[in-house]
Amino acid sequence: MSTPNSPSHWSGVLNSALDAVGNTPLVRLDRIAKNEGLKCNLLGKAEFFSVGGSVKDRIAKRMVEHAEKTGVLIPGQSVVIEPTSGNTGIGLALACAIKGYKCIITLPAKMSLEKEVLLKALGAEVVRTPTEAAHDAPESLIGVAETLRDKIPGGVILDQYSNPQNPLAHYFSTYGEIAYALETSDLPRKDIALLVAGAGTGGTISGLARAIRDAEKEKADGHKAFILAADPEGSILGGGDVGQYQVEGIGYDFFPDVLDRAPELIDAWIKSNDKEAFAATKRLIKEEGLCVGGSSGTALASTLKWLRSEAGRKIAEDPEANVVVMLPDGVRNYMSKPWFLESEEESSELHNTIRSIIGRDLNDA
Ligand SMILES: C=C(NCc1c(COP(=O)(O)O)cnc(C)c1O)C(=O)O
Repeated sequence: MSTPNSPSHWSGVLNSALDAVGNTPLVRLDRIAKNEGLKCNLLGKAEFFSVGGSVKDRIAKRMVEHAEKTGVLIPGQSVVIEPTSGNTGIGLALACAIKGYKCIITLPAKMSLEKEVLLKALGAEVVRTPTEAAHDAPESLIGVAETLRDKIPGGVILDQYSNPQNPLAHYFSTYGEIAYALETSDLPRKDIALLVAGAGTGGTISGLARAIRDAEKEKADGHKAFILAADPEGSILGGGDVGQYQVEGIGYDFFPDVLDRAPELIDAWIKSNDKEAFAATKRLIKEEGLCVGGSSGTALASTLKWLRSEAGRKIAEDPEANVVVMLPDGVRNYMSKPWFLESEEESSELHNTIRSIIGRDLNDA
């Protein structure tokens, strides 16, 4: 059973950047809650505070350290190869840079330039693959990674899609931090009423769901958290047909092995489209000062949809209900993306005042 983690005391000297994985803040989203007329405590787990910038640092560190312990990774010989939408790759490349492994990442074309540039800065080789390729096609991110593993001496795929260390990272580290934060808070209740997480490999939501259910069994007070998975339109994980979408990191055209679909874990799936996701992302930035990425918007959009529904009303109107939303990465992964650069908003009154004072457009320096 996972236990509440004590906080990581970063005031001390860390042995390496790997000691700065996870230990992210759980932040009240009071402005959005107020603007939505919610009475519940809306809380965001801001994973971009982790050293590599995302929730996936946790599984990268755990998969590498487990592979070393079990002899799968051999220092000086092994080459880490991983298919990824970028963040797991960044976590792995960071671990490989520190531990001295070569690293090769296969990355679908739709993923941001920022992720590619950072991967290369961390020393990884990056192979782009066609976004629309089916997961089991030889030219897909998985197919190309497998071909490279078979042909490169020492090639190892740690395989986030089936590696049990993926959900276990969340069972032990992510859940423990959330439980500790709630336990030591001044919130009236210390348990989770609603947990929301987007699903890519499904490791985050599966690991958290299993830890929550085990904690509920142990406490045996009858309380049961509602666990909601957020899924983009175009992904089959939450039902529906395969389609293209811009949000990165979540949704697939297959069911990864680590996505635990045991009936007692995930209570519902809510789908959101790109427009809803990116609008919610910009709200988290502008209303809460949390510089999060697009899949955080999918998670928030799905959360608000559910809280507005009949099924979510009881929690939405309960001032003692804690709603925890996983915010997986940061907007610095996406600064050049059109969805982030575009602004549909009219210039503000202040903008126009400034313009009239200086007598030119603000950018015309
Ligand atoms: C699968 C990968 N990312 C998962 C991810 C997720 C989903 O996390 P999972 O634990 O894989 O379900 C959500 N948001 C972002 C921005 C992500 O990068 C990857 O980086 O290869």
